[in-house]
Amino acid sequence: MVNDLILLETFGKDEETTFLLPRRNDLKNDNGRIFYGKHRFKMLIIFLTFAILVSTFVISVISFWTVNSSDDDSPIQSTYSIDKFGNHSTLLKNDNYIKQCATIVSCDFNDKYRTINGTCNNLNNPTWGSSNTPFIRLVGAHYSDGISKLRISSDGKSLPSARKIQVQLFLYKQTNIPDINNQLLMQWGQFVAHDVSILEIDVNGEDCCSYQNQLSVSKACEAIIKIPMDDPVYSKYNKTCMEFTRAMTSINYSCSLQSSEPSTFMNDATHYIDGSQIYGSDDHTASTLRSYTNGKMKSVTREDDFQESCPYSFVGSSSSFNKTYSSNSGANSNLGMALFHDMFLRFHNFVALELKNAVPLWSDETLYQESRKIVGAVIQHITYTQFLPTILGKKYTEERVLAEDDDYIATVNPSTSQEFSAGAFRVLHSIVPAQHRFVDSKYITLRTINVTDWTDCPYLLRQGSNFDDLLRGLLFTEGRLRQPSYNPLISNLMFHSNNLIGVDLLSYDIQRGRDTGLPPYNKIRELCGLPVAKSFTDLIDVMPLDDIYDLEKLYSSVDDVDFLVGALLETPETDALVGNTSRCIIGDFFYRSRVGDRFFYDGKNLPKQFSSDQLEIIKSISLNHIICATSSVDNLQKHIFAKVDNGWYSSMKWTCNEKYIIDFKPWEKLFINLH
Ligand code: HEM
Ligand SMILES: [Ca+2]
Repeated sequence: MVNDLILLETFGKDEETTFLLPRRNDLKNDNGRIFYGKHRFKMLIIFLTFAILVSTFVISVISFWTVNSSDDDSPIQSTYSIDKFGNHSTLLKNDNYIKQCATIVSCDFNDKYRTINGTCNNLNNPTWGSSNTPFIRLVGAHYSDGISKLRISSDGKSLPSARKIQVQLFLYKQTNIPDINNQLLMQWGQFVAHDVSILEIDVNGEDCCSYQNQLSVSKACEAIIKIPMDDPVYSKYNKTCMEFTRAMTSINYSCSLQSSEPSTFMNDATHYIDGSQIYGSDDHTASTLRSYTNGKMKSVTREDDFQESCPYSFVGSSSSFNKTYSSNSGANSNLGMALFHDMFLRFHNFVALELKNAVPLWSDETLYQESRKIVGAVIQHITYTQFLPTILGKKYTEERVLAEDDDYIATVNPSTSQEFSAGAFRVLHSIVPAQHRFVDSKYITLRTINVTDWTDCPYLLRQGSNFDDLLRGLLFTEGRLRQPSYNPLISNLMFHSNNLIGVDLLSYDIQRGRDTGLPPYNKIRELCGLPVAKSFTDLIDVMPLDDIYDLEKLYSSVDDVDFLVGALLETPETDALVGNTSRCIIGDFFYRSRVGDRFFYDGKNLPKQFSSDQLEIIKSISLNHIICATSSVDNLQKHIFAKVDNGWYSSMKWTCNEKYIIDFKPWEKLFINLH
């Protein structure tokens, strides 16, 4: 069925080049079925393949040599109007929640380590950024009743259905031009997303679609997504309703704010980038994940190669991670994510062992905390120096997000914003590829899997050499080019079971924006310093005319356009993967997350996290080092998120022993400073 839904073209025998795309005409043919078009236009394909290979060669050579150079002179857009201290007038800090419902915490001012739940990072506002506190809003909530009912059009009617928007604006806009980045880039993005944002959904087992024609429905079921009758995919299944449940609000967390206040949504994760997706965001979870021996995390070790993985339990014929393992941080969400959780579990335990060797008398507690501190620091370092420059552009990241003069600023609220979590960062769902490859050490593709076939089912990772093979697949397969649309599988088959039709992630994302009361696109333009669009044609400053026409057909006013919809249609900024408004919201979050974090790894103020020689080591650690420490993958390109071609350039890569060994000597000096 999956392959009925998508057109899958494999170009020649080139293992590197698998494309997935729906064709508008194919999708719309007589009986609506889609078919393989493998042998059509054979000569044209051979010619195109040749042209792509030649241009990939040229682009890869150029990017290999230029990607690490710093002479980037793309102009910075002067549109970032959020006060760089995060203090712009509209920033809503959810003070009412803090006053009425936040737990009272007492802090040990001398504590060297972050708390597990993120409290006591900011000593004046000890609950800022801690788990189970609200997302902050950069712009006030937008609901039709001012409290929780979904936003409506300016003409008083309902907004267009999220699925209708998907079909008319995005589904057919797939392009299969290979990206210069690899699939690992996407996976790092999701890993960081789960560190800083976990919005709990009100899943109560109700079949919301069965109530769709009833007058009163439960609150959780208020926002089901209407599917148009002529939907190119769902109509074949006679589906006119997509299940969707609303996110939990502070009320679900026993905090009823004033009845006149708009819904407040809670973040289950610590808002800081601190590895909470690995360690948990509350003391109970954290303690169930620890082995309490030599600072290590609990793991299962395979008998044949002694490789570790996260604890998991078998359910029927498959398995999922033991429910106690990061169950709310999305570890099971897809196979790539499960791989990252195994990788970081191994990395933590690797660091703990190295520290134990460096300082043999350290206790389990000190080894755990010091290892956790190093792992968290490395995640921050990779995010700010390897990931963000690729997503936001090098110059923008350096000048806006990493502005040198700003160190820790206690008045900056580090909390994840609703606009980031339910909007801007989800723009990167567009780089999620439809398929992953398993690649062996000779770079031969052993297997290709659909990304939607392995949700909540990571057992495949635990078989044979699959961990290394999938990792090689992520490293050496081109990523999905950033484009307005999401891939056809996550657009139709998310959470499908038994090969049946699933849900549409793009519809979900649009609807989640409405559910959480995100401001419409025009408000974010204003926030980010773009002129407020008075008519649709004013959007020409950031998006193509064709898309503007399509928007006009869907929405009755330019003021109604959903934030995510506008953000996806924006042309990416120079050197960036995202457009103007999403770059501004993502940049704002990562700026605040750095200067608002008292424990940021290279903060110059107190408490200093590392001695200067330790910091030098931390700053030399890249994702390459982590891969080398945790897998059998050797030979890595310097720019870890770049797609390089293995056949031709293996000499341009370094082996783990040549380049990527971590030196723990600076920790040995601590021998005298025992706990
Ligand atoms: C295979 C890859 C991925 C899959 C299958 C996936 C799937 C999902 C799903 C199902 C949701 C919840 C939707 C809802 O009900 O509102 C979600 C949320 C989210 N995703 Fe992804 N995603 C992937 C990759 C990414 C990437 C690459 C990023 C960003 C770089 C990202 C950022 C987010 C964010 C910020 C949220 C909101 C999280 C929360 O607050 O709970 N995701 N994703
Ligand atoms: Ca966190």
